[in-house]
Amino acid sequence: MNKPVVLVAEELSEAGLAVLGADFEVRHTDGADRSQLLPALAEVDALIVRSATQVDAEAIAAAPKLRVVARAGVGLDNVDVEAATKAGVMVVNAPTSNITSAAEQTLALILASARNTAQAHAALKNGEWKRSKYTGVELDEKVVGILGLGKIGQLVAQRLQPFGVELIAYDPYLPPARAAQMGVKLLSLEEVLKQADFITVHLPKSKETVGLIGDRELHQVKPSVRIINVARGGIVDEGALYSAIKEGRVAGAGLDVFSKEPCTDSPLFELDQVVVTPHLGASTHEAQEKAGTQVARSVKLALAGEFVPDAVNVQGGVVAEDVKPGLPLAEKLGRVFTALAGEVATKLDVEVRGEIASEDVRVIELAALKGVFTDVIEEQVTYVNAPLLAKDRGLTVELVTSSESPDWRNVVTVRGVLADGRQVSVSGTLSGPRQITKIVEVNGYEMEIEPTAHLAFFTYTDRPGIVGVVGRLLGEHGVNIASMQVARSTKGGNALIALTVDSAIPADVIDQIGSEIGAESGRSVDLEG
Ligand SMILES: NC(=O)c1ccc[n+]([C@@H]2O[C@H](COP(=O)([O-])OP(=O)(O)OC[C@H]3O[C@@H](n4cnc5c(N)ncnc54)[C@H](O)[C@@H]3O)[C@@H](O)[C@H]2O)c1
Ligand SMILES: O=C(O)[C@H](O)COP(=O)(O)O
Repeated sequence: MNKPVVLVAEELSEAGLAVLGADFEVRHTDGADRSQLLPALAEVDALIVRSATQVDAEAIAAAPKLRVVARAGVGLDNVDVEAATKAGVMVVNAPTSNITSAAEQTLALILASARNTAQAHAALKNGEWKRSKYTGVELDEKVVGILGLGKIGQLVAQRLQPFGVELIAYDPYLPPARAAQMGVKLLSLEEVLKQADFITVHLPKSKETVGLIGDRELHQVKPSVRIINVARGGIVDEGALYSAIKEGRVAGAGLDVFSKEPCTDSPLFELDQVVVTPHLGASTHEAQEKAGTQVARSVKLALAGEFVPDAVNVQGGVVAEDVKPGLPLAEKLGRVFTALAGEVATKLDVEVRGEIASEDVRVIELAALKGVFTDVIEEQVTYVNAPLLAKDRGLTVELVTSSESPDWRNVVTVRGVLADGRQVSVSGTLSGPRQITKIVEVNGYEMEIEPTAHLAFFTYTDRPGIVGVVGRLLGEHGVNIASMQVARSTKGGNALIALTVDSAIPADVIDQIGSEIGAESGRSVDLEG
Protein backbone atom coordinates (compact mmCIF):
# COMPACT_ATOMS: atom_id res chain seq x y z
CA MET A 1 0.00 0.00 0.00
CA ASN A 2 1.52 3.34 -1.04
CA LYS A 3 2.11 5.78 1.75
CA PRO A 4 0.21 9.10 1.60
CA VAL A 5 2.37 11.79 -0.02
CA VAL A 6 3.17 14.95 1.94
CA LEU A 7 4.73 17.79 -0.06
CA VAL A 8 6.78 20.26 1.98
CA ALA A 9 6.94 23.42 -0.13
CA GLU A 10 8.87 25.62 2.31
CA GLU A 11 11.34 25.27 5.19
CA LEU A 12 9.86 23.01 7.86
CA SER A 13 11.60 22.40 11.17
CA GLU A 14 13.35 19.08 11.83
CA ALA A 15 10.94 18.60 14.72
CA GLY A 16 8.02 18.93 12.32
CA LEU A 17 9.54 16.42 9.89
CA ALA A 18 10.13 14.06 12.82
CA VAL A 19 6.43 14.18 13.75
CA LEU A 20 5.52 13.15 10.19
CA GLY A 21 7.89 10.24 10.72
CA ALA A 22 7.74 7.14 8.51
CA ASP A 23 3.96 7.13 8.01
CA PHE A 24 4.20 9.27 4.89
CA GLU A 25 6.27 9.73 1.76
CA VAL A 26 7.66 13.21 2.39
CA ARG A 27 8.68 15.14 -0.71
CA HIS A 28 10.15 18.64 -0.98
CA THR A 29 9.80 21.39 -3.56
CA ASP A 30 10.27 25.16 -3.86
CA GLY A 31 6.76 26.49 -3.30
CA ALA A 32 7.73 29.92 -4.58
CA ASP A 33 8.64 28.44 -7.99
CA ARG A 34 5.39 27.65 -9.83
CA SER A 35 7.24 25.58 -12.46
CA GLN A 36 8.32 23.25 -9.66
CA LEU A 37 5.23 23.47 -7.44
CA LEU A 38 2.43 22.69 -9.91
CA PRO A 39 3.83 19.42 -11.31
CA ALA A 40 4.89 18.35 -7.80
CA LEU A 41 1.25 18.56 -6.64
CA ALA A 42 -0.07 15.82 -8.93
CA GLU A 43 0.03 12.95 -6.40
CA VAL A 44 0.00 14.90 -3.17
CA ASP A 45 -2.33 14.11 -0.25
CA ALA A 46 -1.07 16.93 2.00
CA LEU A 47 0.73 20.19 1.25
CA ILE A 48 2.74 22.05 3.91
CA VAL A 49 3.52 25.72 3.25
CA ARG A 50 4.50 28.93 4.97
CA SER A 51 3.95 32.44 3.49
CA ALA A 52 5.86 32.25 0.21
CA THR A 53 3.74 29.58 -1.53
CA GLN A 54 0.59 30.76 -3.30
CA VAL A 55 -1.97 28.00 -2.74
CA ASP A 56 -4.48 29.41 -5.19
CA ALA A 57 -7.27 27.73 -7.18
CA GLU A 58 -4.79 26.74 -9.91
CA ALA A 59 -2.55 24.97 -7.41
CA ILE A 60 -5.51 23.21 -5.78
CA ALA A 61 -6.77 22.07 -9.19
CA ALA A 62 -3.28 20.68 -9.89
CA ALA A 63 -3.63 18.44 -6.82
CA PRO A 64 -6.53 16.03 -7.43
CA LYS A 65 -5.67 13.89 -4.41
CA LEU A 66 -5.10 16.82 -2.04
CA ARG A 67 -6.91 16.44 1.30
CA VAL A 68 -5.23 19.06 3.48
CA VAL A 69 -3.24 22.27 3.12
CA ALA A 70 -1.24 22.93 6.28
CA ARG A 71 0.15 26.42 6.89
CA ALA A 72 3.10 26.28 9.31
CA GLY A 73 2.32 29.65 10.79
CA VAL A 74 -0.53 32.12 11.25
CA GLY A 75 -1.34 34.14 8.13
CA LEU A 76 -3.49 32.47 5.48
CA ASP A 77 -3.57 35.25 2.90
CA ASN A 78 -1.48 33.03 0.58
CA VAL A 79 -4.10 30.26 0.70
CA ASP A 80 -7.36 30.44 -1.28
CA VAL A 81 -9.44 28.96 1.54
CA GLU A 82 -12.67 29.27 -0.45
CA ALA A 83 -11.25 27.30 -3.37
CA ALA A 84 -9.88 24.68 -0.98
CA THR A 85 -13.25 24.35 0.73
CA LYS A 86 -15.06 23.93 -2.60
CA ALA A 87 -12.61 21.16 -3.43
CA GLY A 88 -13.21 19.49 -0.05
CA VAL A 89 -9.67 20.27 1.04
CA MET A 90 -9.13 21.02 4.71
CA VAL A 91 -7.02 24.07 5.52
CA VAL A 92 -5.20 24.14 8.84
CA ASN A 93 -2.71 26.55 10.35
CA ALA A 94 -0.74 26.89 13.59
CA PRO A 95 -2.48 29.94 15.04
CA THR A 96 -0.33 30.45 18.12
CA SER A 97 2.96 28.93 16.97
CA ASN A 98 4.84 32.16 16.24
CA ILE A 99 2.88 34.92 17.93
CA THR A 100 5.48 35.42 20.67
CA SER A 101 8.25 35.65 18.11
CA ALA A 102 6.26 38.14 16.05
CA ALA A 103 5.55 40.23 19.13
CA GLU A 104 9.23 40.25 20.05
CA GLN A 105 10.23 41.21 16.51
CA THR A 106 7.77 44.08 16.81
CA LEU A 107 9.48 45.30 19.98
CA ALA A 108 12.84 44.93 18.24
CA LEU A 109 11.74 47.13 15.34
CA ILE A 110 10.04 49.70 17.58
CA LEU A 111 13.25 50.14 19.57
CA ALA A 112 15.49 49.99 16.50
CA SER A 113 13.35 52.66 14.84
CA ALA A 114 13.26 54.81 17.98
CA ARG A 115 17.03 54.64 18.46
CA ASN A 116 18.28 54.36 14.85
CA THR A 117 20.11 51.20 15.88
CA ALA A 118 20.46 49.64 12.44
CA GLN A 119 21.53 52.84 10.76
CA ALA A 120 24.13 53.68 13.43
CA HIS A 121 25.34 50.07 13.28
CA ALA A 122 25.85 50.25 9.52
CA ALA A 123 27.59 53.63 9.74
CA LEU A 124 29.95 52.52 12.49
CA LYS A 125 30.78 49.27 10.67
CA ASN A 126 31.52 51.54 7.75
CA GLY A 127 34.04 53.43 9.93
CA GLU A 128 31.86 56.42 10.70
CA TRP A 129 31.63 57.46 14.38
CA LYS A 130 28.45 59.52 14.26
CA ARG A 131 26.35 60.26 17.37
CA SER A 132 24.13 63.33 17.08
CA LYS A 133 22.99 62.16 13.66
CA TYR A 134 21.49 59.10 15.30
CA THR A 135 19.84 60.80 18.23
CA GLY A 136 16.58 58.96 18.80
CA VAL A 137 13.53 59.16 21.11
CA GLU A 138 12.44 57.41 24.30
CA LEU A 139 9.36 55.23 24.51
CA ASP A 140 8.63 56.45 28.05
CA GLU A 141 5.42 58.52 28.19
CA LYS A 142 4.86 58.07 24.47
CA VAL A 143 1.57 56.93 22.92
CA VAL A 144 1.63 53.62 21.06
CA GLY A 145 -1.27 52.87 18.70
CA ILE A 146 -1.94 49.18 17.94
CA LEU A 147 -3.90 48.40 14.78
CA GLY A 148 -5.46 44.98 15.41
CA LEU A 149 -5.57 43.98 19.08
CA GLY A 150 -5.58 40.23 18.47
CA LYS A 151 -3.17 37.58 19.68
CA ILE A 152 0.00 39.40 18.60
CA GLY A 153 -1.34 42.90 19.25
CA GLN A 154 -2.16 41.87 22.81
CA LEU A 155 1.29 40.35 23.37
CA VAL A 156 2.85 43.57 22.06
CA ALA A 157 0.69 45.60 24.42
CA GLN A 158 1.75 43.46 27.38
CA ARG A 159 5.43 43.80 26.48
CA LEU A 160 5.24 47.55 25.93
CA GLN A 161 3.59 48.35 29.28
CA PRO A 162 6.89 48.27 31.26
CA PHE A 163 8.23 50.96 28.92
CA GLY A 164 5.82 53.50 30.46
CA VAL A 165 3.82 54.02 27.28
CA GLU A 166 0.14 54.89 26.88
CA LEU A 167 -1.58 52.19 24.85
CA ILE A 168 -4.38 52.92 22.40
CA ALA A 169 -5.75 50.63 19.70
CA TYR A 170 -8.07 50.37 16.71
CA ASP A 171 -9.95 47.10 16.42
CA PRO A 172 -13.67 47.33 15.63
CA TYR A 173 -14.18 43.65 16.36
CA LEU A 174 -12.92 43.73 19.92
CA PRO A 175 -15.21 44.71 22.83
CA PRO A 176 -13.86 47.88 24.53
CA ALA A 177 -14.16 46.17 27.90
CA ARG A 178 -11.73 43.46 26.79
CA ALA A 179 -9.25 46.09 25.66
CA ALA A 180 -9.68 48.01 28.91
CA GLN A 181 -8.81 44.83 30.84
CA MET A 182 -5.45 44.98 29.06
CA GLY A 183 -4.93 48.65 29.85
CA VAL A 184 -5.59 49.59 26.24
CA LYS A 185 -8.05 52.27 25.13
CA LEU A 186 -9.96 51.38 21.98
CA LEU A 187 -10.35 54.37 19.66
CA SER A 188 -11.35 55.04 16.06
CA LEU A 189 -8.66 54.72 13.42
CA GLU A 190 -8.63 58.49 12.99
CA GLU A 191 -8.08 59.03 16.73
CA VAL A 192 -5.21 56.52 16.79
CA LEU A 193 -3.57 58.20 13.78
CA LYS A 194 -3.88 61.59 15.42
CA GLN A 195 -2.59 60.62 18.87
CA ALA A 196 0.07 57.95 18.31
CA ASP A 197 3.83 58.45 18.51
CA PHE A 198 4.27 54.85 17.34
CA ILE A 199 1.80 52.90 15.20
CA THR A 200 2.24 49.14 15.07
CA VAL A 201 0.20 46.98 12.68
CA HIS A 202 -1.10 43.54 13.70
CA LEU A 203 -3.88 42.96 11.20
CA PRO A 204 -4.52 40.07 8.85
CA LYS A 205 -4.22 40.90 5.17
CA SER A 206 -7.74 41.16 3.78
CA LYS A 207 -9.78 43.24 1.35
CA GLU A 208 -10.59 45.43 4.38
CA THR A 209 -7.01 45.94 5.53
CA VAL A 210 -4.97 46.27 2.32
CA GLY A 211 -4.15 50.00 1.99
CA LEU A 212 -5.78 50.76 5.33
CA ILE A 213 -2.91 53.15 6.03
CA GLY A 214 -2.65 55.10 2.80
CA ASP A 215 -1.93 58.67 1.74
CA ARG A 216 -5.03 60.13 3.40
CA GLU A 217 -4.21 58.46 6.70
CA LEU A 218 -0.56 59.52 6.54
CA HIS A 219 -1.70 63.14 6.34
CA GLN A 220 -3.45 62.69 9.70
CA VAL A 221 -0.50 61.45 11.77
CA LYS A 222 1.99 63.33 13.92
CA PRO A 223 5.19 64.18 12.02
CA SER A 224 7.08 62.47 14.87
CA VAL A 225 5.25 59.18 14.32
CA ARG A 226 7.12 55.94 13.60
CA ILE A 227 5.24 53.20 11.79
CA ILE A 228 5.97 49.53 12.42
CA ASN A 229 4.60 46.71 10.27
CA VAL A 230 5.26 43.11 11.30
CA ALA A 231 1.90 41.93 9.96
CA ARG A 232 1.56 41.99 6.17
CA GLY A 233 2.96 44.14 3.44
CA GLY A 234 0.41 46.32 1.71
CA ILE A 235 -1.61 47.13 4.82
CA VAL A 236 0.55 50.25 4.98
CA ASP A 237 0.74 51.60 1.44
CA GLU A 238 4.46 51.61 0.70
CA GLY A 239 4.33 54.45 -1.85
CA ALA A 240 2.38 56.66 0.55
CA LEU A 241 4.80 55.80 3.35
CA TYR A 242 7.79 56.69 1.18
CA SER A 243 6.28 60.11 0.31
CA ALA A 244 5.30 60.80 3.92
CA ILE A 245 8.84 60.12 5.16
CA LYS A 246 10.44 62.11 2.30
CA GLU A 247 8.14 65.07 3.07
CA GLY A 248 8.79 64.89 6.81
CA ARG A 249 5.19 63.89 7.71
CA VAL A 250 6.41 60.60 9.20
CA ALA A 251 9.62 60.35 11.25
CA GLY A 252 10.50 56.76 10.46
CA ALA A 253 9.41 53.16 9.93
CA GLY A 254 10.30 49.60 10.89
CA LEU A 255 9.17 47.06 8.30
CA ASP A 256 9.34 43.26 8.44
CA VAL A 257 6.88 42.60 5.61
CA PHE A 258 6.36 43.93 2.10
CA SER A 259 3.55 43.98 -0.44
CA LYS A 260 5.61 41.79 -2.76
CA GLU A 261 8.04 39.29 -1.26
CA PRO A 262 10.88 38.58 -1.54
CA CYS A 263 11.58 42.33 -1.65
CA THR A 264 15.14 43.52 -2.30
CA ASP A 265 14.80 46.86 -4.05
CA SER A 266 12.07 49.03 -2.54
CA PRO A 267 12.49 52.85 -2.68
CA LEU A 268 11.95 52.70 1.08
CA PHE A 269 15.38 51.11 1.40
CA GLU A 270 16.98 54.40 0.27
CA LEU A 271 15.62 56.20 3.33
CA ASP A 272 17.86 56.40 6.40
CA GLN A 273 14.78 56.64 8.66
CA VAL A 274 13.62 53.16 7.65
CA VAL A 275 14.81 49.94 9.30
CA VAL A 276 13.91 46.71 7.50
CA THR A 277 14.08 42.96 7.98
CA PRO A 278 13.17 40.16 5.49
CA HIS A 279 9.94 38.81 7.07
CA LEU A 280 11.69 37.50 10.19
CA GLY A 281 8.74 37.79 12.58
CA ALA A 282 8.40 34.02 12.86
CA SER A 283 12.03 33.20 12.21
CA THR A 284 13.08 31.83 15.57
CA HIS A 285 13.96 28.23 16.44
CA GLU A 286 11.17 28.16 18.98
CA ALA A 287 8.47 29.42 16.61
CA GLN A 288 9.51 27.12 13.79
CA GLU A 289 9.63 24.09 16.08
CA LYS A 290 6.10 24.84 17.31
CA ALA A 291 4.76 25.63 13.84
CA GLY A 292 6.31 22.52 12.32
CA THR A 293 5.16 20.07 14.97
CA GLN A 294 1.67 21.56 15.18
CA VAL A 295 1.00 21.36 11.45
CA ALA A 296 2.57 17.91 11.20
CA ARG A 297 0.18 16.65 13.87
CA SER A 298 -2.73 18.27 12.03
CA VAL A 299 -1.69 16.58 8.78
CA LYS A 300 -1.63 13.20 10.50
CA LEU A 301 -5.13 13.75 11.92
CA ALA A 302 -6.49 15.03 8.61
CA LEU A 303 -5.07 12.14 6.57
CA ALA A 304 -6.52 9.72 9.11
CA GLY A 305 -9.92 11.26 8.37
CA GLU A 306 -10.14 12.63 11.88
CA PHE A 307 -11.38 16.00 12.97
CA VAL A 308 -8.61 18.61 13.20
CA PRO A 309 -8.97 21.35 15.87
CA ASP A 310 -6.80 23.85 13.93
CA ALA A 311 -8.84 23.46 10.74
CA VAL A 312 -9.98 26.91 9.61
CA ASN A 313 -12.61 25.80 7.08
CA VAL A 314 -14.40 23.22 9.18
CA GLN A 315 -17.19 24.27 11.52
CA GLY A 316 -17.05 22.76 14.94
CA GLY A 317 -14.42 24.34 17.09
CA VAL A 318 -12.27 22.29 19.42
CA VAL A 319 -13.68 18.80 20.10
CA ALA A 320 -13.99 17.81 23.77
CA GLU A 321 -12.54 14.37 24.60
CA ASP A 322 -15.93 12.93 25.57
CA VAL A 323 -17.44 14.21 22.31
CA LYS A 324 -14.83 12.56 20.08
CA PRO A 325 -16.36 9.04 20.19
CA GLY A 326 -19.56 10.63 18.89
CA LEU A 327 -17.90 11.46 15.58
CA PRO A 328 -17.54 7.93 14.13
CA LEU A 329 -20.97 7.04 15.55
CA ALA A 330 -22.61 10.07 13.92
CA GLU A 331 -20.89 9.33 10.61
CA LYS A 332 -22.14 5.72 10.69
CA LEU A 333 -25.65 6.90 11.54
CA GLY A 334 -25.51 9.27 8.57
CA ARG A 335 -24.57 6.40 6.25
CA VAL A 336 -27.30 4.15 7.66
CA PHE A 337 -29.79 7.01 7.33
CA THR A 338 -29.06 7.41 3.61
CA ALA A 339 -29.20 3.63 3.08
CA LEU A 340 -32.64 3.52 4.73
CA ALA A 341 -33.82 6.61 2.89
CA GLY A 342 -32.45 5.62 -0.50
CA GLU A 343 -32.12 9.33 -1.32
CA VAL A 344 -30.88 12.61 0.15
CA ALA A 345 -33.46 14.06 2.50
CA THR A 346 -34.86 17.57 2.15
CA LYS A 347 -34.50 18.30 5.86
CA LEU A 348 -32.23 16.72 8.45
CA ASP A 349 -32.16 17.02 12.22
CA VAL A 350 -29.08 15.85 14.05
CA GLU A 351 -30.03 15.46 17.70
CA VAL A 352 -27.55 15.00 20.52
CA ARG A 353 -28.96 14.06 23.91
CA GLY A 354 -27.13 13.37 27.14
CA GLU A 355 -24.15 14.71 29.05
CA ILE A 356 -22.06 15.42 25.95
CA ALA A 357 -24.77 17.81 24.72
CA SER A 358 -23.46 20.35 27.23
CA GLU A 359 -20.25 20.54 25.12
CA ASP A 360 -19.82 22.10 21.68
CA VAL A 361 -21.22 19.30 19.53
CA ARG A 362 -21.46 21.10 16.20
CA VAL A 363 -18.85 18.70 14.90
CA ILE A 364 -21.24 15.76 15.53
CA GLU A 365 -23.69 17.41 13.14
CA LEU A 366 -20.81 17.71 10.68
CA ALA A 367 -19.84 14.04 11.08
CA ALA A 368 -23.45 12.94 10.49
CA LEU A 369 -23.62 15.12 7.39
CA LYS A 370 -20.36 13.60 6.12
CA GLY A 371 -21.91 10.15 6.60
CA VAL A 372 -25.14 11.14 4.82
CA PHE A 373 -23.21 11.88 1.62
CA THR A 374 -20.34 9.37 1.85
CA ASP A 375 -22.03 6.58 -0.11
CA VAL A 376 -23.90 8.69 -2.61
CA ILE A 377 -21.34 11.27 -3.79
CA GLU A 378 -18.53 10.32 -6.18
CA GLU A 379 -16.07 12.90 -4.88
CA GLN A 380 -14.39 12.55 -1.50
CA VAL A 381 -16.72 13.78 1.25
CA THR A 382 -14.96 15.49 4.12
CA TYR A 383 -15.78 17.62 7.14
CA VAL A 384 -14.88 20.49 4.83
CA ASN A 385 -17.24 20.01 1.89
CA ALA A 386 -20.13 18.20 3.58
CA PRO A 387 -21.91 21.51 4.42
CA LEU A 388 -21.40 22.69 0.83
CA LEU A 389 -22.85 19.42 -0.54
CA ALA A 390 -25.90 19.93 1.70
CA LYS A 391 -26.30 23.52 0.57
CA ASP A 392 -25.95 22.57 -3.10
CA ARG A 393 -28.73 19.96 -2.66
CA GLY A 394 -31.05 22.23 -0.74
CA LEU A 395 -30.73 20.06 2.37
CA THR A 396 -31.38 22.08 5.52
CA VAL A 397 -29.65 20.74 8.59
CA GLU A 398 -30.48 21.56 12.19
CA LEU A 399 -28.57 20.60 15.33
CA VAL A 400 -30.84 19.82 18.27
CA THR A 401 -29.29 19.29 21.69
CA SER A 402 -30.65 18.32 25.09
CA SER A 403 -28.84 17.25 28.21
CA GLU A 404 -31.89 15.13 29.08
CA SER A 405 -31.60 11.52 27.98
CA PRO A 406 -33.34 8.28 28.90
CA ASP A 407 -31.18 6.17 31.24
CA TRP A 408 -28.51 8.91 30.97
CA ARG A 409 -26.91 7.44 27.89
CA ASN A 410 -25.52 9.80 25.23
CA VAL A 411 -27.76 9.41 22.19
CA VAL A 412 -27.21 10.74 18.68
CA THR A 413 -30.16 10.70 16.29
CA VAL A 414 -30.18 11.45 12.58
CA ARG A 415 -33.75 12.16 11.55
CA GLY A 416 -34.96 13.40 8.19
CA VAL A 417 -37.90 14.11 5.92
CA LEU A 418 -37.74 12.87 2.33
CA ALA A 419 -39.14 14.56 -0.75
CA ASP A 420 -42.33 12.46 -0.60
CA GLY A 421 -42.84 13.33 3.08
CA ARG A 422 -41.60 9.97 4.44
CA GLN A 423 -39.70 10.22 7.71
CA VAL A 424 -36.51 8.24 8.33
CA SER A 425 -34.57 8.12 11.57
CA VAL A 426 -31.73 6.21 13.13
CA SER A 427 -30.27 6.61 16.61
CA GLY A 428 -27.15 5.39 18.25
CA THR A 429 -25.72 5.51 21.75
CA LEU A 430 -22.37 5.99 23.38
CA SER A 431 -22.36 4.07 26.61
CA GLY A 432 -20.04 2.92 29.31
CA PRO A 433 -16.52 4.08 30.08
CA ARG A 434 -15.34 2.92 26.67
CA GLN A 435 -18.26 4.74 25.00
CA ILE A 436 -19.37 1.61 23.18
CA THR A 437 -21.53 2.55 20.23
CA LYS A 438 -24.77 0.81 19.31
CA ILE A 439 -27.62 1.57 16.93
CA VAL A 440 -30.69 1.59 19.15
CA GLU A 441 -33.48 2.83 16.93
CA VAL A 442 -34.31 2.57 13.24
CA ASN A 443 -37.38 4.35 11.86
CA GLY A 444 -38.92 4.35 15.31
CA TYR A 445 -38.32 0.63 15.91
CA GLU A 446 -36.21 -0.11 18.99
CA MET A 447 -33.14 -2.14 18.09
CA GLU A 448 -29.80 -3.09 19.57
CA ILE A 449 -27.36 -3.32 16.62
CA GLU A 450 -23.58 -3.30 16.67
CA PRO A 451 -22.66 -0.86 13.87
CA THR A 452 -20.28 -3.47 12.41
CA ALA A 453 -18.92 -3.54 8.88
CA HIS A 454 -21.93 -4.92 6.99
CA LEU A 455 -25.55 -4.09 7.78
CA ALA A 456 -28.80 -4.61 5.88
CA PHE A 457 -32.36 -3.39 6.45
CA PHE A 458 -35.63 -4.54 4.93
CA THR A 459 -39.04 -2.97 5.52
CA TYR A 460 -42.06 -5.14 4.68
CA THR A 461 -45.52 -6.18 5.85
CA ASP A 462 -45.45 -8.45 8.88
CA ARG A 463 -46.49 -12.03 8.12
CA PRO A 464 -45.16 -15.59 8.69
CA GLY A 465 -42.14 -17.01 6.81
CA ILE A 466 -40.21 -13.82 6.12
CA VAL A 467 -37.30 -14.62 8.41
CA GLY A 468 -36.95 -18.01 6.73
CA VAL A 469 -36.78 -16.50 3.24
CA VAL A 470 -34.10 -14.02 4.29
CA GLY A 471 -32.06 -16.70 6.03
CA ARG A 472 -32.37 -19.12 3.07
CA LEU A 473 -31.36 -16.64 0.39
CA LEU A 474 -28.38 -15.28 2.35
CA GLY A 475 -27.31 -18.86 3.10
CA GLU A 476 -27.55 -19.80 -0.58
CA HIS A 477 -25.18 -16.91 -1.38
CA GLY A 478 -22.72 -17.74 1.40
CA VAL A 479 -23.52 -14.68 3.48
CA ASN A 480 -23.34 -15.51 7.19
CA ILE A 481 -25.76 -13.71 9.51
CA ALA A 482 -24.11 -12.34 12.65
CA SER A 483 -27.32 -10.91 14.09
CA MET A 484 -30.90 -10.42 12.97
CA GLN A 485 -33.57 -8.33 14.65
CA VAL A 486 -37.21 -8.07 13.68
CA ALA A 487 -39.56 -5.31 14.79
CA ARG A 488 -43.12 -4.40 13.77
CA SER A 489 -45.54 -1.56 14.39
CA THR A 490 -48.52 -3.96 14.85
CA LYS A 491 -49.32 -7.60 14.05
CA GLY A 492 -49.69 -7.74 10.28
CA GLY A 493 -48.52 -4.11 10.05
CA ASN A 494 -45.27 -2.49 8.91
CA ALA A 495 -42.19 -4.40 9.96
CA LEU A 496 -38.40 -4.08 9.82
CA ILE A 497 -35.62 -6.65 9.66
CA ALA A 498 -32.15 -5.39 10.64
CA LEU A 499 -29.18 -7.67 9.96
CA THR A 500 -25.48 -7.60 10.64
CA VAL A 501 -23.64 -9.99 8.34
CA ASP A 502 -20.03 -11.13 7.99
CA SER A 503 -19.57 -10.05 4.38
CA ALA A 504 -21.05 -7.55 1.95
CA ILE A 505 -24.38 -8.66 0.46
CA PRO A 506 -24.30 -8.38 -3.35
CA ALA A 507 -26.85 -5.88 -4.73
CA ASP A 508 -28.66 -8.58 -6.73
CA VAL A 509 -29.16 -10.64 -3.56
CA ILE A 510 -30.62 -7.59 -1.82
CA ASP A 511 -32.99 -7.20 -4.77
CA GLN A 512 -33.88 -10.93 -4.74
CA ILE A 513 -34.67 -10.84 -1.02
CA GLY A 514 -36.67 -7.63 -1.46
CA SER A 515 -38.73 -9.12 -4.26
CA GLU A 516 -39.37 -12.47 -2.49
CA ILE A 517 -40.57 -10.79 0.71
CA GLY A 518 -42.36 -8.00 -1.11
CA ALA A 519 -40.21 -5.49 0.72
CA GLU A 520 -41.15 -1.82 0.65
CA SER A 521 -37.37 -1.18 0.77
CA GLY A 522 -34.17 -3.21 1.07
CA ARG A 523 -30.78 -1.61 1.62
CA SER A 524 -27.34 -2.71 2.70
CA VAL A 525 -24.61 -0.53 4.24
CA ASP A 526 -20.93 -1.46 4.25
CA LEU A 527 -19.44 0.73 6.98
CA GLU A 528 -15.89 -0.45 6.45
CA GLY A 529 -15.73 1.28 3.05
N1 LIG B 1 5.80 39.01 10.31
C1 LIG B 1 5.55 37.78 10.65
O1 LIG B 1 6.38 36.87 10.52
C2 LIG B 1 4.19 37.43 11.22
C3 LIG B 1 4.07 36.41 12.17
C4 LIG B 1 2.78 36.07 12.62
C5 LIG B 1 1.67 36.73 12.14
N2 LIG B 1 1.86 37.71 11.21
C6 LIG B 1 0.71 38.44 10.70
O2 LIG B 1 0.06 39.06 11.80
C7 LIG B 1 -1.34 38.98 11.62
C8 LIG B 1 -2.06 39.04 12.95
O3 LIG B 1 -1.77 37.87 13.65
P1 LIG B 1 -2.62 37.51 14.96
O4 LIG B 1 -2.27 36.12 15.35
O5 LIG B 1 -2.52 38.60 15.95
O6 LIG B 1 -4.10 37.51 14.36
P2 LIG B 1 -5.45 37.65 15.17
O7 LIG B 1 -6.51 37.18 14.25
O8 LIG B 1 -5.31 37.07 16.51
O9 LIG B 1 -5.62 39.23 15.37
C9 LIG B 1 -6.01 40.06 14.31
C10 LIG B 1 -6.81 41.20 14.92
O10 LIG B 1 -7.12 42.13 13.89
C11 LIG B 1 -8.45 42.54 14.03
N3 LIG B 1 -8.94 42.97 12.72
C12 LIG B 1 -9.24 42.19 11.66
N4 LIG B 1 -9.63 42.95 10.63
C13 LIG B 1 -9.56 44.25 11.07
C14 LIG B 1 -9.82 45.52 10.47
N5 LIG B 1 -10.26 45.59 9.21
N6 LIG B 1 -9.63 46.63 11.20
C15 LIG B 1 -9.19 46.55 12.46
N7 LIG B 1 -8.93 45.39 13.11
C16 LIG B 1 -9.11 44.26 12.40
C17 LIG B 1 -9.18 41.34 14.58
O11 LIG B 1 -10.33 41.75 15.28
C18 LIG B 1 -8.14 40.73 15.51
O12 LIG B 1 -8.30 41.21 16.83
C19 LIG B 1 -1.53 37.65 10.89
O13 LIG B 1 -2.70 37.66 10.10
C20 LIG B 1 -0.29 37.56 10.03
O14 LIG B 1 -0.58 38.07 8.74
C21 LIG B 1 3.06 38.07 10.75
O1 LIG C 1 1.77 34.67 9.16
C1 LIG C 1 2.76 34.15 9.68
O2 LIG C 1 2.75 33.12 10.36
C2 LIG C 1 4.07 34.82 9.50
O3 LIG C 1 4.03 35.84 8.56
C3 LIG C 1 5.21 33.86 9.29
O4 LIG C 1 5.34 33.57 7.93
P1 LIG C 1 6.51 32.53 7.55
O5 LIG C 1 6.03 31.20 8.03
O6 LIG C 1 6.62 32.61 6.06
O7 LIG C 1 7.74 32.99 8.26
